[in-house]
Amino acid sequence: MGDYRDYDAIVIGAGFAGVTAARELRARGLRPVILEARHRIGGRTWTDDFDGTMIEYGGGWLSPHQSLAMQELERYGIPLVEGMLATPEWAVFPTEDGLKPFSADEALGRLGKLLTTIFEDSGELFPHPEHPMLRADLVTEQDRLSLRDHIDRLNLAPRDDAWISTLVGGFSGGSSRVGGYTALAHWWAMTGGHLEGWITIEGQAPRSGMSALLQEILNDAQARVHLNTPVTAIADDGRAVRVTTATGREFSAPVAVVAVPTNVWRTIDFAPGLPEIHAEAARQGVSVDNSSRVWLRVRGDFGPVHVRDVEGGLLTPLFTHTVLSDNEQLLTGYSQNKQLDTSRPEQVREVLARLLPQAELVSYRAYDWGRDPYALGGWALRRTGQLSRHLPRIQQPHGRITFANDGIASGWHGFIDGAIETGHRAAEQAAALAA
Ligand SMILES: Cc1cc2nc3c(=O)[nH]c(=O)nc-3n(C[C@H](O)[C@H](O)[C@H](O)COP(=O)(O)OP(=O)(O)OC[C@H]3O[C@@H](n4cnc5c(N)ncnc54)[C@H](O)[C@@H]3O)c2cc1C
Repeated sequence: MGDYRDYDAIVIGAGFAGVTAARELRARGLRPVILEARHRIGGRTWTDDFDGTMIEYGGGWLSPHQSLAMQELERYGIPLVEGMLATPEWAVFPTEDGLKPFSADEALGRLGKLLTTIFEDSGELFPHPEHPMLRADLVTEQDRLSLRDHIDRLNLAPRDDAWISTLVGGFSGGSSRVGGYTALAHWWAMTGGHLEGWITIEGQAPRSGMSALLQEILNDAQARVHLNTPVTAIADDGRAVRVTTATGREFSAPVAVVAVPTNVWRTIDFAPGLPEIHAEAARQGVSVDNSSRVWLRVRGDFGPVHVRDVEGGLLTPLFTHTVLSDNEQLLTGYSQNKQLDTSRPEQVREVLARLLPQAELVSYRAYDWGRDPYALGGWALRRTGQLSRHLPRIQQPHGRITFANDGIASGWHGFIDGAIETGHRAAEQAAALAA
């Protein structure tokens, strides 16, 4: 049995969902202990330093439309800094004849119009987006469509189709065939159903970085955190939950909050086994399978840029984060294509040369979430059919176990705000079970 009896709730996972759950358990009079697989807290958020510049390998932006995250910033007196992304002066976008330069106004303006067009029904589907199944009748029908299916029915001109596909394909794991149409339509509704809101998803961040915000929440949880403690099995005998770690150590408490990503549930041995819907989500995956975040310090005589390769490209989008000096920039990019191996500098150099031949690579940093066994993917993005099949059942406790992660959020599914939402819910459920 556990060595420490100074806890009465076990939280598994120290990302935003788990740490919020721990703080909220403490607020309800329970004493949480946190078991975290990695050597650090934060999960899919990770603030680091790259040659003196603060970078985020995972979740880095917060929007004023994300009310739970905003409450956290307010609570801890952390300002949200706007304009953290350099404004692009030009763009590189795919055409019938390969990648071509455009003015930023032309390319990004067109993309904005296309987004507005493809999501114009989202207000009807999600009149109160924090309750995504309110119009279950409409949502269930539209949930049969992938993003690709939805774009196909709009009969866009080939270039428009290519541009919007690369954008939504990027959010949906590299292919617009994976993500459900309702998933991005819901994001659109959460930002107020207009482009101005959507744009706020990127470019604003807590001044001190995401890890510092999480640390504030953790301080309030007053929880002991066991790092380097991967959980391998969770057994619930109806009276207590027994949690076993990779080294065979056991922790036992009246309740447990499982705050690891949905994609990771399949690596843990649950007894009794997960309910059907949870098992299905774990099998299918909810987070995008492959997701690397890349930071490139480059040299070259060009202004801030926004680059989009074709859908499924090796590094798309790629854009200027900071102009460091007259001829140096810090670019940041995302990849959902597992063919990109960021541990191979020559491949990174080749990809950059194709996208932006005028840029000379000085150095880079990257993190591949798809290859990380404790993430098994990037942000959550519901696949076709998952919203209507899984919500709200996937949010329910399983015996004395409750669940929290960004993939099961009602509101900001796939975002830090969503992780916080589920941390609140899981703590409330766990406290009720422990009473
Ligand atoms: C590249 C990238 C960019 C993103 N950009 C944004 C953004 O700009 N804004 C935004 O809001 N969101 C963004 N996100 C999404 C955001 O990072 C996530 O939604 C959020 O961090 C999820 O929090 P979580 O607590 O649900 O899961 P996680 O952060 O994954 O936390 C789960 C924790 O469980 C631990 N764990 C896993 N398995 C075990 C185990 N067996 N035993 C013990 N512990 C275990 C993990 O180590 C981890 O610490 C991004 C994500 C990625 C990958």
